[in-house]
Amino acid sequence: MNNLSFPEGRLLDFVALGRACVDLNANEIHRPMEDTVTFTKYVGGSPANITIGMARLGMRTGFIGRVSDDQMGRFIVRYFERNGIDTSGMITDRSGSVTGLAFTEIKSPSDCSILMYRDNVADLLLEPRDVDEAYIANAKALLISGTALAKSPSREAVFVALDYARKHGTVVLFDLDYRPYTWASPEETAVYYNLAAAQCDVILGTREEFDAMETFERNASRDDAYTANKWFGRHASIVVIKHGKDGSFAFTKEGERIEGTTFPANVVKTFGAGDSYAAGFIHGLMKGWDPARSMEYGAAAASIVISSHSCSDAMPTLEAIEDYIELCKSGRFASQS
Ligand SMILES: Nc1ncnc2c1ncn2[C@@H]1O[C@H](COP(=O)(O)OP(=O)(O)O)[C@@H](O)[C@H]1O
Ligand SMILES: O=C(O)C[C@@H](O)[C@H](O)C(=O)COP(=O)(O)O
Repeated sequence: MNNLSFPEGRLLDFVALGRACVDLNANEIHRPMEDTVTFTKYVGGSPANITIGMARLGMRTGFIGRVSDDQMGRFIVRYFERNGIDTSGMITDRSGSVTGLAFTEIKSPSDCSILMYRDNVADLLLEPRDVDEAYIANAKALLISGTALAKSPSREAVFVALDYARKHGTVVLFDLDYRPYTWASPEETAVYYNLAAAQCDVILGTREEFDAMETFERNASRDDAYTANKWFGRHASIVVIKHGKDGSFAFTKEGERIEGTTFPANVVKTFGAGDSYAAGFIHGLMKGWDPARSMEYGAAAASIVISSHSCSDAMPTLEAIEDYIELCKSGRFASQS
């Protein structure tokens, strides 16, 4: 059990708002990008990845966002449709905008980076009027992603969506998804992240992402409990702070501190961990599981995705997560390192 109450009788379980983009992941791994010649194209963008993860886990999902009026935009919408994600909340932007591209460099399993091309991207052009109140009222949960707060009009669209969600009792999940290059200044980041977080029921982020929210605070020791407790006086019931391969901690409004386990992985690349963790974890919460079990599924999903080439296409099914947990717990996991 957990302390969230997801409303019954809704058409969709989970709706995400934000960017649906394209990842171009280097095929020739263990090389700098300067020397990389071929890339494989996948749907990407943190909220898109999480939605795909939720769909793989059997949830009824939908997406709110703008995509470009070109081959890339159509690629994203078609991929969503093939994965059973409702696209009726998606808008094709006809202003000449483009799809954000994330080129990934995989120099080694621990030395990975992302080169983003995000000028004039369709996702940040989401308008408040694009957000349909009835769509949010008909979902059990809404996920917002921090990058959508970086610029207007997408920023205002997020706040409109948050208002609708609070009005209709839709549970709000916030993945901080902080990408520094999207923001004008650390102060701007902290202000908008804090305004949004105050409206959310579940907040998920890495330690570094929470640091970016604490520009105006005294948390020099970067204390997770301090970070989490701030939000329990607002709407939050659960705050999760992730620490890469060292695991994660969940804090609850009732004062619990739960340490999340991690699973071994034959790591291909490190990105995608957070998005798969979010899908596994949120799925657990929506099933009514306690945070510890939800975190276990998140961590197993993350190990599966970082052992694969893509973020979105590698999102596991429930059966794959359960098999992976069983494999690791039985001591049969074969490390290739
Ligand atoms: N190298 C790793 N080995 C095993 N699990 C990992 C590894 N890196 C990340 N994870 C898992 O993924 C979760 C989220 O990873 P993290 O790197 O903190 O998020 P993000 O991708 O958002 O930066 C971690 O809590 C952990 O369970
Ligand atoms: O979020 C993006 O725009 C790029 C993602 O698709 C990407 O592959 C990635 O960085 C995943 O993020 P993470 O799960 O936080 O590592």
